[in-house]
Amino acid sequence: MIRFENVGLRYGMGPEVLRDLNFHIPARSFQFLTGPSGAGKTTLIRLLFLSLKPTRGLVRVFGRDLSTAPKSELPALRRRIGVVFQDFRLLDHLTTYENVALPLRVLEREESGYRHDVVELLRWVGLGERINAYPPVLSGGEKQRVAIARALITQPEVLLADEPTGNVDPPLARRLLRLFIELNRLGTAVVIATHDIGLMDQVDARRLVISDGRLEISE
Ligand SMILES: Nc1ncnc2c1ncn2[C@@H]1O[C@H](COP(=O)(O)OP(=O)(O)OP(=O)(O)O)[C@@H](O)[C@H]1O
Repeated sequence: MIRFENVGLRYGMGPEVLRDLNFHIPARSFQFLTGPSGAGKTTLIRLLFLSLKPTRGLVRVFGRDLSTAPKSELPALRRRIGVVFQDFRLLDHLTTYENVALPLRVLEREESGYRHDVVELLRWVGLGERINAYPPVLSGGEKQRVAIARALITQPEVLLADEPTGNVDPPLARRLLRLFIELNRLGTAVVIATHDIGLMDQVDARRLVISDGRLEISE
């Protein structure tokens, strides 16, 4: 579904942060992306979300070669990928419900067609009671789940999550992990960036390990 061949990335004139990346994210797969702090996990998530362009190599997304795809095609490709950023990026002046519904509003969908789905999804992530709350009054774990729900509302084929358990206590981390596993069981490919070994040990999943800018895969 997403394939990298000999991909390298540098910021500006800096050194190559990532080099010679060769891997594939298959449909319906589940993997962790790991490595020490500063190794390049967030950078790789941004490459996978098409918000960064590689400085060399080939990225193919849903069969399209990014280097030849016109810029106008990027939003449609990106819509097939859900992402949960480390800092959530919620809008403080919108309620939980409105934050999650935002991607659908952007697509100009009718609210009557999606209201039920948004409420159902909020219940699924355990926020049924927080539908009308605003982000500033939510806990870190609640914000995390709003961000997850917003990433999922458009039913993406791939979900990328950057340190999704970084701000939550171990029981909630386990609960979020169960949510990702359930999502994967329903057919979504999942990529979780984390350096939490305890979290990774709970699932028998492929690990993409970045170290010294290169990626090793342990099955
Ligand atoms: N916008 C940027 N401009 C220049 N250098 C950057 C930029 N973003 C990241 N870097 C550098 O790229 C390298 C990888 O950073 P990245 O944030 O991808 O690592 P990470 O593995 O996600 O780290 P952490 O686990 O601490 O979040 C670091 O050396 C960082 O300083």
